[in-house]
Amino acid sequence: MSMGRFISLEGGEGVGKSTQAQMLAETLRGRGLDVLLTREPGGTPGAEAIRALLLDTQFDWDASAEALLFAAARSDHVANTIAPALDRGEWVVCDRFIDSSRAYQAGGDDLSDDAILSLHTIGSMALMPDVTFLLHADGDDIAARLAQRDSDGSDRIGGKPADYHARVAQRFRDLAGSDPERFVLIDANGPPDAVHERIVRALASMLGEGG
Ligand SMILES: Nc1ncnc2c1ncn2[C@@H]1O[C@H](COP(=O)(O)OP(=O)(O)O)[C@@H](O)[C@H]1O
Ligand SMILES: Cc1cn([C@H]2C[C@H](O)[C@@H](COP(=O)(O)OP(=O)(O)O)O2)c(=O)[nH]c1=O
Repeated sequence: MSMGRFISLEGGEGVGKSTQAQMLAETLRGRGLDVLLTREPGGTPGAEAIRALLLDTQFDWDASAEALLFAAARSDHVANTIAPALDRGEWVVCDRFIDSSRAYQAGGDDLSDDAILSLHTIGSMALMPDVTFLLHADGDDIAARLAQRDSDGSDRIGGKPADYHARVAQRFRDLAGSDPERFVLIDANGPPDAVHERIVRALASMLGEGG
């Protein structure tokens, strides 16, 4: 039985993370692996409840309260869902993880990366993914996808101004550049199948299974 791996998918809103996380989980299951597909913020009843608080436009969390809430949600998710699955030898595919906090709460707002990582140490034993796919796609395509998906309005964070999201995108790129052992940049343009193919190929080479 092979050892479990922890894979996260990251990137801005609408780039296709959820779609690709599902496709990846399905492919891995097709290879006979036990796979846990999960997401952040969320993945446990408690963390899903915190998610609702975080995304509700009636609240105006400041940057530090927001970072603490994400860290609290992640703590519950790691303790009760992710770590037990990894202990059982399962593969975990997670739609967003710690790098979202580093990109949004530190990059978009101005908390330090060290502060975010300290919260992660306190909350989640500083658990890091084995592989992180950072999806990126052309802005115009994404705007069209989001307009369709979020026709009833965007959530509290998705609705932040364009300059905030530009800082988030830049921080994601910087994080990926600073840790090429863990991150793989994935071109998320084109149909879902083509993107999936890129991810599967990259995973094989990250895990040393050849091209
Ligand atoms: N490769 C793709 N091409 C076109 N539309 C896509 C593609 N991947 C996802 N979508 C659609 O775009 C929207 C956002 O995708 P989603 O997977 O929810 O992104 P994310 O999880 O990154 O926000 C959804 O409506 C989804 O069906
Ligand atoms: C996990 C996480 C998400 N977020 C934000 C990103 C999204 O705007 C929002 C909800 O995540 P998500 O539902 O994944 O958004 P989308 O499908 O639109 O990409 O929470 C953070 O700001 N910090 C975090 O640590």
